[in-house]
Amino acid sequence: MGTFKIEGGHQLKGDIQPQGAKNEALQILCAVLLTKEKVTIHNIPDIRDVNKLITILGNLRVKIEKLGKGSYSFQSDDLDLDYLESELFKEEGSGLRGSIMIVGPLLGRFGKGYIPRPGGDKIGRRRLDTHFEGFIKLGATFRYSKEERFYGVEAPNGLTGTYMLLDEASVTGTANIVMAAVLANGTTTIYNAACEPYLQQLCKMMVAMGASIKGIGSNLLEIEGVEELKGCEHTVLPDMIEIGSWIGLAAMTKSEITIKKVSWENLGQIPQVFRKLGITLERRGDDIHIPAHTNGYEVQSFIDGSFMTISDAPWPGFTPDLLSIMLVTATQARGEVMIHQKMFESRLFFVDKLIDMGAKIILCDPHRATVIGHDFKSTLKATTMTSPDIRAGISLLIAALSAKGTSTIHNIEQIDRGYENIDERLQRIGAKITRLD
Ligand SMILES: CC(=O)N[C@H]1[C@@H](OP(=O)(O)OP(=O)(O)OC[C@H]2O[C@@H](n3ccc(=O)[nH]c3=O)[C@H](O)[C@@H]2O)O[C@H](CO)[C@@H](O)[C@@H]1O
Ligand SMILES: C=C(OP(=O)(O)O)C(=O)O
Repeated sequence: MGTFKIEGGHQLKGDIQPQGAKNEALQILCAVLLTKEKVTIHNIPDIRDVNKLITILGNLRVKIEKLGKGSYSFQSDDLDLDYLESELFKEEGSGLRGSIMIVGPLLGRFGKGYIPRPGGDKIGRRRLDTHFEGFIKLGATFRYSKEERFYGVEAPNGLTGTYMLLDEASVTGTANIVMAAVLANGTTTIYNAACEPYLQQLCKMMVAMGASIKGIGSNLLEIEGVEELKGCEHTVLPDMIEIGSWIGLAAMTKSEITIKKVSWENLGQIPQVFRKLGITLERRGDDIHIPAHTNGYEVQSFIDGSFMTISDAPWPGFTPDLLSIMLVTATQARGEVMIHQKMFESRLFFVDKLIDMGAKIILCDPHRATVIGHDFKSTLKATTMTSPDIRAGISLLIAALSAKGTSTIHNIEQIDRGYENIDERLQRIGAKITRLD
């Protein structure tokens, strides 16, 4: 279990370049399985989950070439599908959430796809019904072994396009179904589709490969199946969750930070939700400049004067992956805010660690926490903690950087799942953070 030692209470200063988006990269990497031709991808983040998926692709005998930092080519022209039935795959496939998305492209192209119950954050129930109901609608047969926790779908005679209304706008579920449908016979219509920038990017990539997809960016996708897809070149967007993490970090440490090349048009509600906490964000070209919040930041109220609530919703709503970061940032705001995590039922439990550090938080129930900001009149106190999931982990790290004294965070593998080389990048803007093995 890796550990960070963090000496808090220092102002940071400088520019930070966001990495490529974890959740987009996981989709895009799975899409390389859709064609026998070469696919070149740029801006792939060097993070644990992505590297695990690249290992899985390598074991499926995808030819992988590293072309430079973050750039790779992949060619899936001679796959070893027997790997899918191996013990090694059961171990590797269950190591991350994103591995579930190899099923759709394999089912679409080869008529079969298998996956062990995938890993990912333990942040509440994370069911896969939407994925498999979608495949079944496309004509696949489904089996699940409870003992082995192993899922399989097969369609030896190919898939057939159809209309489907998803039971929920699942991000990885939509990606999986679209990747199967692009190679199905006929037209597939998916209503209540998720439409995050991750999915928009995936769909644009598949269009560049020769797929026919209408409605990109909306919750109604219409896909005309094609015989086969060709190679393409694709660049992953900057990681909006990392961008949000740096905004929270800047505010909490009263630091002046510029986040470079953020792709503003793909940030959705993120800037406006941070503004609800009273944080100043300046748009400078495609950068976000956050001035030092020397006089703190004040929670805004709604037009009718009612209590500020920040909650998640499927895109274009506010992403659930930033709520833990909003919560920690609110602990130093002037005013009170309710954080309502609607999607996941175990994602707010990490607040006990912040309470230990002196934050004023009332956990109302598993989904809602009320934060009463200190307005910097009292700083958080350093402590020793363990990172329970990726976003709680980064939130605790932000808390530690703002706290008085030296904190220790264990289980930093959770943070490394999604943040590239985070210690060195933070050191470059002045953070006192050391990685201990
Ligand atoms: C690898 C990856 O891309 N992971 C992301 C993906 O996970 P993932 O694709 O696994 O998450 P889903 O979109 O399937 O659903 C997440 C949770 O939200 C609930 N739900 C979902 C849709 C909905 O309309 N209502 C609702 O309540 C689901 O029941 C589930 O508990 O999307 C999540 C939701 O944005 C993010 O937290 C994860 O970072
Ligand atoms: C929940 C997350 O990731 P995963 O779905 O991979 O567990 C996340 O990125 O915040």
